[in-house]
Amino acid sequence: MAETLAPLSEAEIEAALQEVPGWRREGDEITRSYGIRYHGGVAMIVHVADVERLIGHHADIDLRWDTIRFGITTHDAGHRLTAADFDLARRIDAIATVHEAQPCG
Ligand SMILES: C[C@H](O)[C@H](O)[C@H]1CNC2=NC(N)=NC(=O)C2=N1
Repeated sequence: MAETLAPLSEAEIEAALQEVPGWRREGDEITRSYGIRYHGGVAMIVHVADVERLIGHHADIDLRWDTIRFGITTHDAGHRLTAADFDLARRIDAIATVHEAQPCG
């Protein structure tokens, strides 16, 4: 786990972003929003939380009537981006597919 908590360099961040199309960098976090109805979003959050507990890495989650937004950074690395953030992003994308969450801007 230690290797995934080393802050990434700018070049590593740019390369990692290519691997998670749909995610945007906002400062030292990566974010993505999906269109999903509120109760569907609740079910998706339960699924995401199970995976987060498994991997020991957690996103900030903003649930609204018809959208859900995830923001990920690594607190233990001083709120910098690490490989753990991109790993969680990939897992959230897979979960979103299961819940038919629609990618949105
Ligand atoms: C002890 C526990 O595993 C650590 O505090 C984990 C929990 N979840 C985490 N989530 C995120 N996003 N960043 C962290 O540094 C982090 N650390």
